[in-house]
Amino acid sequence: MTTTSPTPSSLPIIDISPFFDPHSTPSARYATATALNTACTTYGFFYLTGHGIPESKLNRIISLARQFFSLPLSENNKIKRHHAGGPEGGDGARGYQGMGENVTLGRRDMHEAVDWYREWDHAPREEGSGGKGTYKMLQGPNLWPEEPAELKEVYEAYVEELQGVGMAVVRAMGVALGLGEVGKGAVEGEDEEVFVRATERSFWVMRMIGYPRLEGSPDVVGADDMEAFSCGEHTDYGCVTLLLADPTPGALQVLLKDGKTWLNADPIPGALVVNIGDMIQRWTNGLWMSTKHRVIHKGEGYRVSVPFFFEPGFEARVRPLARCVEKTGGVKKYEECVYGEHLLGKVGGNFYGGEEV
Ligand SMILES: O=C(O)CCC(=O)C(=O)O
Ligand SMILES: [Fe+2]
Repeated sequence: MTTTSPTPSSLPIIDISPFFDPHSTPSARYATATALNTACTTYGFFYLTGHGIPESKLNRIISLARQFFSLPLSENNKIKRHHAGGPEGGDGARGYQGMGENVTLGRRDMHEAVDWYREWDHAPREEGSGGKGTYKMLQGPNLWPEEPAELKEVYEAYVEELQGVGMAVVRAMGVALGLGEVGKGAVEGEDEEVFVRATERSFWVMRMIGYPRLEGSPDVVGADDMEAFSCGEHTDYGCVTLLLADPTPGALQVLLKDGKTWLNADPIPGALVVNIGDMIQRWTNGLWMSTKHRVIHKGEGYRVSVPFFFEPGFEARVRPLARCVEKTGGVKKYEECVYGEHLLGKVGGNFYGGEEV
């Protein structure tokens, strides 16, 4: 066990099942929405239960990821991420990224990962800068490994299920913010279904991450050591992250609102760890802030996690909602952005949220 363990986890647990069940009572939905409001205001992070995905399926996702990362590098590199516009047919975003290639706030992250995105289906693909057969940033096809052979099918089914879960969470968020029923909202288009409409064609990201155990004394963490972090401190840049991780304790840490206390977000079997991203912060005018988190894996074994980023559609416009501006003192803190443009800035910069680019 790591000696740097922060406070044990006491993140709230939200049961989302009333937002799946068409026969749930208004009071059951209200109870979930109220708990969600508190969780998002206080932590921006919570455990999600009642999502309907059996634990056996979740375990399968983790074990397939582990199998992939245990293959030789030459096998992993068959689906290597390449630069957009290059002759290899890369799009700068999809595929396998080797150890230390990801950079957060100027530091190398000690992890390897594979990224898949929603297929580019909202607009025609354009030719990349390298001419015919090359791709622009994010516009290439997803890259799937040959081994483990069943990974593609299992992960694609998982993405389908998670989109349903994401939808239920953002529906509950609209209710939690008291935005009012469709057609009855104070401002047109800003009712409780506003996030549901914006994420209908979610430009989701699925990321499979492998973390070797960090070597060195725990005191080194935070020092000027390029390898000090498994994943540096960041906020997620989108809407809602649904994270599945293996049981390794002490790795994922969440920064509390006091700005100095790190809380362990150790996995609870069968639950997903959910956090809100920068787009929710923008929509709510900062009423719900995206929370900083990091990974420092100094525990036992090779850690595996699979976050799913449930995002707005590529062309969705995100701006502070009038109701939230009102609740936060009447001054609009953020401008409108188009989600896809925001994403291109992040992917191009090769680091996560936390700072505007
Ligand atoms: O591996 C984890 O627990 C979290 C990873 C993460 O924060 C991210 O990929 O954005
Ligand atoms: Fe994150």
